[in-house]
Amino acid sequence: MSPSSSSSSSSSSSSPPLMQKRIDCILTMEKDAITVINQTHDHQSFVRYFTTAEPTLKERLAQIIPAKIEEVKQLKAEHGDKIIGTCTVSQAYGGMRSVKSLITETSLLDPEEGIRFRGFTIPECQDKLPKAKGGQEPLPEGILWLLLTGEIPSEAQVQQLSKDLVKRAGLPDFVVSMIKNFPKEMHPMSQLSAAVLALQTNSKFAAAYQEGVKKTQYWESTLEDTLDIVAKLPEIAALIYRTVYKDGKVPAVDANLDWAANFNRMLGFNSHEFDELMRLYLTIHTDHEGGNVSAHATHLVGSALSDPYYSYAAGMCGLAGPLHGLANQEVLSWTLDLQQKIGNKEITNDQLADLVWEGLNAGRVVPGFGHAVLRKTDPRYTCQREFALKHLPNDPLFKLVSQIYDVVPPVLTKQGKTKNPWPNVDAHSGVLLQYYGLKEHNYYTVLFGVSRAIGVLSSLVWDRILTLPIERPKSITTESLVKEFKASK
Ligand SMILES: CC(=O)SCCNC(=O)CCNC(=O)[C@H](O)C(C)(C)COP(=O)(O)OP(=O)(O)OC[C@H]1O[C@@H](n2cnc3c(N)ncnc32)[C@H](O)[C@@H]1OP(=O)(O)O
Ligand SMILES: O=C([O-])CC(=O)C(=O)O
Repeated sequence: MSPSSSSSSSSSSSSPPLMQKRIDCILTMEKDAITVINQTHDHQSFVRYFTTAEPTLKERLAQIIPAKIEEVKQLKAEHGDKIIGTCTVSQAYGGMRSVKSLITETSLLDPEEGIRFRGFTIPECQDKLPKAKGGQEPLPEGILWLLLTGEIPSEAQVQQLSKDLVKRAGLPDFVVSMIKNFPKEMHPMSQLSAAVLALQTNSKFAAAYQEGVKKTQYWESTLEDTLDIVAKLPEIAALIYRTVYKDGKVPAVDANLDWAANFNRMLGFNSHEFDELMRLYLTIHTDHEGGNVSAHATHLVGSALSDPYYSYAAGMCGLAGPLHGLANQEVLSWTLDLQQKIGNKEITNDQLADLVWEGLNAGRVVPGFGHAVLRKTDPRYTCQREFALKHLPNDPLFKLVSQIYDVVPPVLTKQGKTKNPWPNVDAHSGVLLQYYGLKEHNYYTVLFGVSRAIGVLSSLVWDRILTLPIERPKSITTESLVKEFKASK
């Protein structure tokens, strides 16, 4: 709590209880101030703390961290030897599905209910997170704050964070010319990862590490890198888009716009309705607990104390796979292909099912369906469907996507292989982007990647706060397993 809000007691009486209250309040403020100085090593923060109503993101984190570190210390001391998961031979060969072995603070996935960001479902986030003026969808800056602190931010905190991101925007010339000189046929995801790696020269964590900063302070420069990367990503992503598909020009960041609206202007779109979609899109794609490929890759590379630029670029290489983030590109190609086969006529569900079977019988997966954890329709699919029902109910491609939703789950169930026949997030994003004129599907995973930065890097900040060690699970050979089981017969 800030001092201005904590010291608002009446001045009329000076009875002992009130006096005691004031003394307690001053003592609390003093304690908070010492925490702020100890954690941020920044006397500016101390001055700001006593002169403004809202702590910055870094200051709020500094206040939260000591209790969380204490909680983890106590948990390890009291329950360090308890078993939270096992791993069978099948799980070791089967992609470690459902083996509980990672700590990720930012979100938790339930197979039936879907994702909760720091305990909040998607509808709760849509309800509680601050919105743009006149808007109804959450601002992604809000979820960045939520994932980092575990707290729903106030409007003022989000505005302050938005302004901070604007200040951090801007790319070095060599990164701009590098992107402009990439061959046009280089996949946008390769361009994104390469551009982020080039920016690594800016890493504040790498510089601090070289200077010998203490382990307990690693999180500060990791947070700085996180905010820098999040601030610079819209321009990187927009420059890739404008160079590959348009005129190569990107306007400067506008200090009066939020992060998502700025991104849209840079991409070349100027529609308030599309801004709303972008805010929702960039919020819901941020995080999906720690075991998905992009989050796990970021965490793994970060565990070697590779800086956030290296770690996030590694995550993006994973997101670029067709079984993970690239599925959203695949979905749109597949849906447009179906639309072309169908032509202008109406098609029955049975006829559509026959077309789905054609792909399955040729050994292909139905993109956008199935999930490694989820066993119900992904709530990220549902909220995008609700957006479509509200804003584009009569769009022909949306109608086809809706018909696919009716047809594919029974087909996959009949095929009997997939554990989850329901759609995931990727089954719906492309149709919305098409509607607002962003038609280049090869580019779609870059949008996913811009959003995912918020989740995986917030998580990396917590890896450093908790001083998690290098990740190094034990691997075994088939030969060693065969020997082991022979011996135990
Ligand atoms: C943001 C995201 O990453 S969401 C996921 C995006 N990816 C996709 O949409 C691609 C299509 N879906 C899939 O390939 C899978 O469902 C995955 C990769 C998401 C999950 O994989 P798994 O956990 O291994 O799924 P599951 O245990 O259900 O797989 C069992 C079998 O069903 C198959 N299967 C799963 N989903 C599908 C699908 N959509 N279409 C056809 N077959 C499928 C698997 O290929 C596997 O077949 P196999 O035994 O011949 O190897
Ligand atoms: O959770 C997963 O494995 C994949 C996914 O949906 C995501 O990363 O968003």
